[in-house]
Amino acid sequence: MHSSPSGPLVIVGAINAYSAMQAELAGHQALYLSGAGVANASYGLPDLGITSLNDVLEDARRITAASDLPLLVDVDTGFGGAFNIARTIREMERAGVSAIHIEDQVAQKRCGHRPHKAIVSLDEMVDRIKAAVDARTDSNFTIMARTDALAVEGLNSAIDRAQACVAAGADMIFPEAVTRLVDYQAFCAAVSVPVLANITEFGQTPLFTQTELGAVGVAMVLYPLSAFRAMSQAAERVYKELLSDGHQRHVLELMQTREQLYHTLGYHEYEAKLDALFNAAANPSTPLSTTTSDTEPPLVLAKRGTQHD
Ligand SMILES: C[C@](O)(C(=O)O)[C@H](CC(=O)O)C(=O)O
Ligand SMILES: [Mg+2]
Repeated sequence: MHSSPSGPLVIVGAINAYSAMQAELAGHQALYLSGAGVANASYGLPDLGITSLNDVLEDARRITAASDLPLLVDVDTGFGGAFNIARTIREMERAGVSAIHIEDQVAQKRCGHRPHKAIVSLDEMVDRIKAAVDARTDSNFTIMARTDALAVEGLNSAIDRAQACVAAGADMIFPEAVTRLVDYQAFCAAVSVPVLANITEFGQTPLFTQTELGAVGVAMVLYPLSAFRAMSQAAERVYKELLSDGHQRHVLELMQTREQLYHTLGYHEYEAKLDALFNAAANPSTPLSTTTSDTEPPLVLAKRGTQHD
């Protein structure tokens, strides 16, 4: 993942495969799988370190199968000790993920924008980074260190941690819950690697613009749950109004049309392919045809166990 010369790289959360396709179609260049998003949307759970590696992997695989854009995945605290972290890295590589971020909260983690966070020692965080870097087999796979220390121990401690993580091999730094542009500037000046700003809504960080963040040296701006929050709000209105109004006429403007859906999915291309297959099968001169009469279904599309002899 690289920042563009025109400003910070924008990384957008994709809650599922379809959202990833929508983001790609809108012109985005990098995707994010949010740990909170996996917990909330896929499991109906809060972002408190309840989900497992496999839960996150399953969603990651669905997204990498649907879009070729680089995917940054939130692996929380790495899902265990050094060997678990190594396994996390290898599995993420295998799933076609481009980058992960791993944080210095205790395993019993919280959302980065909530009070009462606790962090592990600097040494333990450095060990997490070393384990991740050591496990990497693809040199292009990016390991981003996230520190939650700012809210817990203050700026100096957070910068110390960022520098220690870079020394241990982290490729990028994610300072969490930053409240001032000057603090982003301090992080960017203190480390030689790209710094990410997490501009999540309704949290501790003001909604700084990409221009403001770029001006203080931020290389990447993350919107982890923006689309998910909008989808959720729209869904809530639809669910309520179907009961209160007895119809959906007033919420149609919140909905994507069938045509927009099909455009995003490439539905018509799939259908054309299917038509071509059937047409080819109906024509005995084509190699696809294995049927004995025009009325029988082609063998290639027949259900298992229903094939004709
Ligand atoms: C980035 C984050 O880790 C996530 O899981 O998406 C969350 C986002 C949020 O809760 O708004 C975090 O900042 O902790
Ligand atoms: Mg998270």
